Amino acid sequence: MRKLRALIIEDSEDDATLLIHQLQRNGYRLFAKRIETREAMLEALQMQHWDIVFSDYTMPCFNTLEALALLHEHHLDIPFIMVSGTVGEDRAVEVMKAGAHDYIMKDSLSRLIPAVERELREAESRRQRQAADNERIRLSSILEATPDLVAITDLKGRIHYINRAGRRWLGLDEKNRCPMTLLTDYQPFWTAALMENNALPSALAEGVWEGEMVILDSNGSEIPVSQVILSHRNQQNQVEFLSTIARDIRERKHYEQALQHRVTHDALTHLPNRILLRDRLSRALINAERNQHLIAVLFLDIDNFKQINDALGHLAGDNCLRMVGQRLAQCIRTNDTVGRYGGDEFLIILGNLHAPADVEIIIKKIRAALSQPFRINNHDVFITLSIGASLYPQDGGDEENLLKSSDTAMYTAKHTGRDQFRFYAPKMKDRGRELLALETDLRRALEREEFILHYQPQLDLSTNQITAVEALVRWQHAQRGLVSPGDFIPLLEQTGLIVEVGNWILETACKQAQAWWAWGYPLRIAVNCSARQFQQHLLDTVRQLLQKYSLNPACLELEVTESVVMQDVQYATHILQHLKVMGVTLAIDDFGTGYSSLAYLKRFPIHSLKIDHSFVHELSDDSEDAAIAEAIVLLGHSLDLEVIAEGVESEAQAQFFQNRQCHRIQGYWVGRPMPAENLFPLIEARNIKCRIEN
Ligand SMILES: Nc1nc2c(ncn2[C@@H]2O[C@@H]3COP(=O)(O)O[C@H]4[C@@H](O)[C@H](n5cnc6c(=O)[nH]c(N)nc65)O[C@@H]4COP(=O)(O)O[C@H]3[C@H]2O)c(=O)[nH]1
Repeated sequence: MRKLRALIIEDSEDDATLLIHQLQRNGYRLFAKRIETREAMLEALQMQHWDIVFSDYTMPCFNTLEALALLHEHHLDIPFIMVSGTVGEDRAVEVMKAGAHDYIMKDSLSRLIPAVERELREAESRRQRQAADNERIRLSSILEATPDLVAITDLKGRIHYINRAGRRWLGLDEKNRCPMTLLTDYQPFWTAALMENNALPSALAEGVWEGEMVILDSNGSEIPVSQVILSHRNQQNQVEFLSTIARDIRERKHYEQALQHRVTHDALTHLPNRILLRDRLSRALINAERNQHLIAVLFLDIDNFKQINDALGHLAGDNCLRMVGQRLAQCIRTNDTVGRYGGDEFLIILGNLHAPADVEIIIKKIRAALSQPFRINNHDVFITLSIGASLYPQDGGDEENLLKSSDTAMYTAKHTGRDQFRFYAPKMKDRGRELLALETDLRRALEREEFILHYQPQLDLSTNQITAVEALVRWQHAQRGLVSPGDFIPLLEQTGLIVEVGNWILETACKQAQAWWAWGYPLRIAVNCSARQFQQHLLDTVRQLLQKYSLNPACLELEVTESVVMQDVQYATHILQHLKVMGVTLAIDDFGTGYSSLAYLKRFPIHSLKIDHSFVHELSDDSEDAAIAEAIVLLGHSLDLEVIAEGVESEAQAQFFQNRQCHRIQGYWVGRPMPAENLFPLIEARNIKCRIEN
């Protein structure tokens, strides 16, 4: 028994009963209500849902047309069958036009059941269609509202549907998009291979492809997208349509790139960091192997960087690293890489070299770029680098070995002095190991009291008396014997131990000077002052020592090299002026080998110039060195500076300086560096007249 809710609009109760019986006889379990007015129909419609409406054509207060109008008003699609006496063709047509589904004559109810069944069936299919339509409208409003591009294309790429976001991206409007617009026109050429070889075959074979792609917007700008492509088959199981859903991932990409940049770049200099440098090196190696090219790895370390940090502060140190990075970057080609390897170390990878000599061209460029002072915290700071280079393939076949070799070469360069460059050589490895062992011993040398001072006499050429000595440190190593300063001073510099050891030297020298003074020999004692010492509390240290040993400040001469004062001219001026006020004299050591900027001679309160022994060794009357040495003596005279010639080994050399009225000479000819006790007889013999009786 089928359930049927029937609303019967009928003024005749008998006719309604007849109708009900007819339906019940045919298997309907009926819930029926008879009404005969508009109000009753309204109430019935509000009361519940009806499966079917039967209506007589006319009643005293109501009729079929009014009933149909009422359903229409309430947007109700209920099968409506007019069951009436003869009404004439015109009226029947009118009723059908007004929305009735069928017309059955009361005296021929045999048609009733098939008509009811058909109308119920059709109503159900209309309902399903409507539900599907509603569903489609809902889905399409979602698609229209989504910010992702959604499109349906045929296999040729022609767009059959594209949502609002898609239209906006591609600059299409409803009219010009279909049917000839091709979605493939909005893909950059370089994604074609991925689309043809990967995305489409997968979507066709497996029904779906998911991945990252790029779409061109209406301006031709690339939008990176996360894309899904679905294939849709027809009833013959052939793919007929493809749908595409593309999500704009620009923001994600931007974050990914920022993250990637942060992981691979140094936050301070924005140069590639160690991770990226290694990656670039491994790529360069692959390239070099393929193309049979040379590669050079340059390891660069800032000389005395700690001093800049200590003297000017960490922010200034950071600034300095940034500026060095910028200048280095200007020295290389775009295909090469410069990065910060850590601390004050930089790395340069040079690819595609034809010969090792190419490296030296870059080194020249780097030196030229660093020759101008760096303006840091209102100070002009001169910066030099120790550079080591390794070459592929000879110095290492992989990243690890090339880096190690360039590091070893840099280490060797650093130990040779400031501003040095070295290519890697296999024997450097042994030297490196030796230096490491030396460094370990050096750290214990001070507490084991292994340092001693030797003194080398300086002869005053006008009086022919020894008036000064230079204090020169020696390291009395238990196994190695007497180690010369050339082998350990750079190590002391590099480890920072130079400050402690330098202070010990200064104190020992002051003590010795005071002892000589006490014995009646007012000798001036010259003490070498290293760059770091110069930067760290030098004034306080000197002041305290002069007080402690009640030493006449004129007995102390500090020797600094040109590079030490030129590193930070303002700071040097400040220190030198204070030392002068204290009464301590100052000598420029190794004069003629460094900057030789004459301007600073006037600016700094200097007492003497020491002609470097390299000009003294090859001295003969007509040599270039002789001309330089003579020029320095003349310069001293005209600037009212004392000139000391060092490395004087022969009488002829001594005579040369005597003839040019050089003030003092120092060298093996006068006496080698020696312990204080050995010096005593020498002074006694020469300086009889000089002795002051207490
Ligand atoms: N061939 C030759 N050489 C001569 C002659 N006369 C002196 N010399 C050597 O020349 C160097 C002069 O010292 P320097 O230029 O200050 O050069 C010094 C100085 O830069 C550094 N040094 C030595 N002692 C100290 C020190 O106490 N403190 C610091 N900071 N550096 C020191 O080590 C360098 C080398 O010192 P030394 O090996 O003692 O070498 C000394 C000395 O032994 C000569 O007639 N012929």
